[in-house]
Amino acid sequence: MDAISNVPVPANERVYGYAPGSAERSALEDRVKELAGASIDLTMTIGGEQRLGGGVPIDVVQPHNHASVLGRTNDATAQDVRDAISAARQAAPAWRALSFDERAAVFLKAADLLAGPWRATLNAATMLGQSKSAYQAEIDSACELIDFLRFNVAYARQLYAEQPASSPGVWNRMEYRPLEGFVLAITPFNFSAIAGNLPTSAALMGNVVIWKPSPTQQFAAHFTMRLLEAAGLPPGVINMVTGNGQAISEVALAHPELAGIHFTGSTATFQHLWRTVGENIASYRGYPRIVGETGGKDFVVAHPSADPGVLTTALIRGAFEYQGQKCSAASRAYVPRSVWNRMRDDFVATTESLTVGDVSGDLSTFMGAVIDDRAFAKHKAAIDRARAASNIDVLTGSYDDSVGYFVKPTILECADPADEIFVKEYFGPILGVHVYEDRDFDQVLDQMEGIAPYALTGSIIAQDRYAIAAASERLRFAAGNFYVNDKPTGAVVGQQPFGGARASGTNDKAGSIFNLIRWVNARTIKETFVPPTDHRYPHMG
Ligand SMILES: NC(=O)c1ccc[n+]([C@@H]2O[C@H](COP(=O)([O-])OP(=O)(O)OC[C@H]3O[C@@H](n4cnc5c(N)ncnc54)[C@H](O)[C@@H]3O)[C@@H](O)[C@H]2O)c1
Ligand SMILES: N[C@@H](CCC=O)C(=O)O
Repeated sequence: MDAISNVPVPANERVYGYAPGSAERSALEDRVKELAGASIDLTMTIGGEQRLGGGVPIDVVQPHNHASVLGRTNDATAQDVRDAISAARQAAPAWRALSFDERAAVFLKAADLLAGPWRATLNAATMLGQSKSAYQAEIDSACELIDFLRFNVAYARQLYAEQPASSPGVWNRMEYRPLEGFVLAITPFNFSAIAGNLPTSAALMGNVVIWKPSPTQQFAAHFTMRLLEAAGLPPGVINMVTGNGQAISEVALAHPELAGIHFTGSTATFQHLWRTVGENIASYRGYPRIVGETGGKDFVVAHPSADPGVLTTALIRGAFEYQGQKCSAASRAYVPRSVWNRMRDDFVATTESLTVGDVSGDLSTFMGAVIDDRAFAKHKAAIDRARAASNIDVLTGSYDDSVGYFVKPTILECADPADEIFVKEYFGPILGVHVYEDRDFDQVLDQMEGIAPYALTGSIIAQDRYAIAAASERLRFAAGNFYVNDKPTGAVVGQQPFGGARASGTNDKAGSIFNLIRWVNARTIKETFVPPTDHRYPHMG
């Protein structure tokens, strides 16, 4: 088809409320019940065929009820990864030859299916497998993934329309080719939307993909793969391999056709991937594109002019929603003494009133469990260390893993702004608070700007415009997403392009044109209509 079509103009998906008695709530509750008892094989998908990986089995459980097994997956072996690469290579010529409109239609259809008949399935799977509350699942596995799928199509069209100038007698064109080889998408446990976006954004641009989800997100990833198939994704375009990733590191990172890595996860894993690519650099056909969004130690700085109610809500939502397991979660707060004196008791009491429990069994629950035993052990150690430290006050917080991996929302007050609690990413519901004298606002900005290695998100809470301007300027490089009088979480596709710098990643802004440009390799074509036939220039006489 030769027409240049307009793509649908995207708008952010409506967030359903799941209020008691609503139709969406009862549909979700029904689906949760069905999936909780399903106990399914969480297979790989290679060349369109589902099969279990050949390595050791891994139980995928409900974090808030770890005795309850949702399904079994298996670690992929080196041979599994080789098979996936070979299926991707086989699918590549037909996929990249397909017009953009045909490719885009697959992902637009997936968005519509997810907005309709698949919504409850993906939300229920995310609640059960990742311990998200109904609202946290809805903004992730439904709305954000739908937005990624729709907005990326519009951004891709915008990218393709970017063309060079032409002079008289010449036509210059830019062709946005997919990368030569395969893209490796390695995705984290905490967002089903990110897990869906990393493989699909590269595939939309004509690439073939090997997708390795996190084992603790495998339940929702399994249904995401089925959704893409239902939308008509041809076999082999996205191949899912399961497990912990060791075989991926060994085989895919050493493959000459590794064309790109689309990663989200911890800084340590990303550095391992980048280092391995560096070690193999002479063996690739091209230079692999490396995109990685990683950890954070995200801040909330309050000025003496801050409204204590705004600050309290920003901290409770920013630090404790989804158990603090958002890369954007507020994990350090700097509060002037005058404001702290007015809010402290209410803040601690409200935190203690938050409900923590079985998010999928009782949809009114605010928080679930942390993802697994490793995360639980890390948070337990951080709380025990704080309890033992003479300069840290544990204002509230406790843990219990007898039924689920529960860590109660924890607030640690510490006079030393260089303590570990202001530097290290715990990735859990643990908030460090440093209370400063009101006159020291400038000093605090200078100290906290570089104390942690990350630069992902941060907020200033203030009513004084000079203070907002000062914080915005002084913290210019301390966050890739900066918020004024808001929590540092909850970026919306198309509205707050997301990503951070320093140790937080390459800041290629997921769900934006800046990200999509990493998955194409532009070819410039110059055509001269009436070419010269004499090599001499006027100055030669
Ligand atoms: N900046 C962002 O946009 C963003 C978004 C979400 C999460 N995160 C970060 O992700 C982290 C939490 O996610 P996580 O616990 O899933 O991270 P992780 O690094 O443990 O795992 C991420 C993925 O890498 C895989 N992996 C681990 N070791 C590997 C190896 N040697 N070879 C190949 N693959 C390997 C995992 O199985 C998983 O699929 C936090 O640090 C958080 O800040 C960042
Ligand atoms: N984009 C999400 C965070 C993703 C990382 O976990 C937010 O803005 O809260």
